[in-house]
Amino acid sequence: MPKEPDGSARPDEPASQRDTATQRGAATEHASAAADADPVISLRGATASLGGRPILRGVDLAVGRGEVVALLGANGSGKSTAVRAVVGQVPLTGGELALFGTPGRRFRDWARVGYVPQRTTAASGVPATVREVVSAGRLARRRFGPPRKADRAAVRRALELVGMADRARDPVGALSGGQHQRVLIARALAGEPELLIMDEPMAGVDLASQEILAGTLREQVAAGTTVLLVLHELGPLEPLIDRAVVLRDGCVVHDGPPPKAVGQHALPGHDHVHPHAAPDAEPIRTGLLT
Ligand SMILES: Nc1ncnc2c1ncn2[C@@H]1O[C@H](COP(=O)(O)OP(=O)(O)OP(=O)(O)O)[C@@H](O)[C@H]1O
Repeated sequence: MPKEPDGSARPDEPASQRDTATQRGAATEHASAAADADPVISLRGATASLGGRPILRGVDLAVGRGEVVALLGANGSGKSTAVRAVVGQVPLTGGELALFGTPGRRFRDWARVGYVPQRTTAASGVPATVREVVSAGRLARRRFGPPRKADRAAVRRALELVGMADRARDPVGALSGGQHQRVLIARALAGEPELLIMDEPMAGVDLASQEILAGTLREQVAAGTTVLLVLHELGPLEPLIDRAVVLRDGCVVHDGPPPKAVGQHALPGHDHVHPHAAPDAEPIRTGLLT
């Protein structure tokens, strides 16, 4: 059925076809309203193992459209494994994953997802320029055709957002760790994702650059991007965080408001009152991030 770009039926169609088109338009609207109501990320009872050892032990994690959720927890609690499961890099041994309402095993729309992995030095051996690495983040949108004007503009804008436009021609091997991290973030932003998943984006990034990245993220959030961040402490991102999910030993021990002054709470041995405890109940001390 021919449609105008806005999805409405063309006026030269027979009335019966127009009716069908209108009905179909309404159905599409319903479908998209239903899709909007679905969490962008839904992990339910997720279990996963690495090297034969159970790492995720029944994780429930839902991130709604436009939400900014921080995934917190001590070293080894399973944060990276959880986000790698979300992006399909770690298979679930049990439970369910859905992205944008589609079961993980059927999800193919990866252009909607930007992922910044935990920092590695692997890319520094790659003989590519900063612009080439960032352009790679645009491939899914380009569908492997040649870059168009919009693609080049998105790459340029992503480089500007992380303050690396003046380094576009430099080899990535010549960058510092923090600069490299900013390039990886630009790579994810170049795809203009609806869902941005970042694993410790501030690790190894100096304070000035952290502020730049926080500003970048603020813009993304204002534009409606859904964000899941693995963090050790909220730092300059704190004002952006809607909700915190804390893992310990592969289980969720907190899902609610971000723990206050998490920087101090992150110190080993610091206890935290569980937010779901009834007001008159004996406080449950979880030691959230330890
Ligand atoms: N490829 C692997 N093979 C076996 N075990 C692994 C592998 N990758 C991670 N692990 C183990 O899984 C556990 C969870 O690791 P994960 O990286 O998810 O934790 P994390 O919470 O992200 O930690 P950190 O804060 O240190 O990044 C750790 O005990 C780790 O040793």
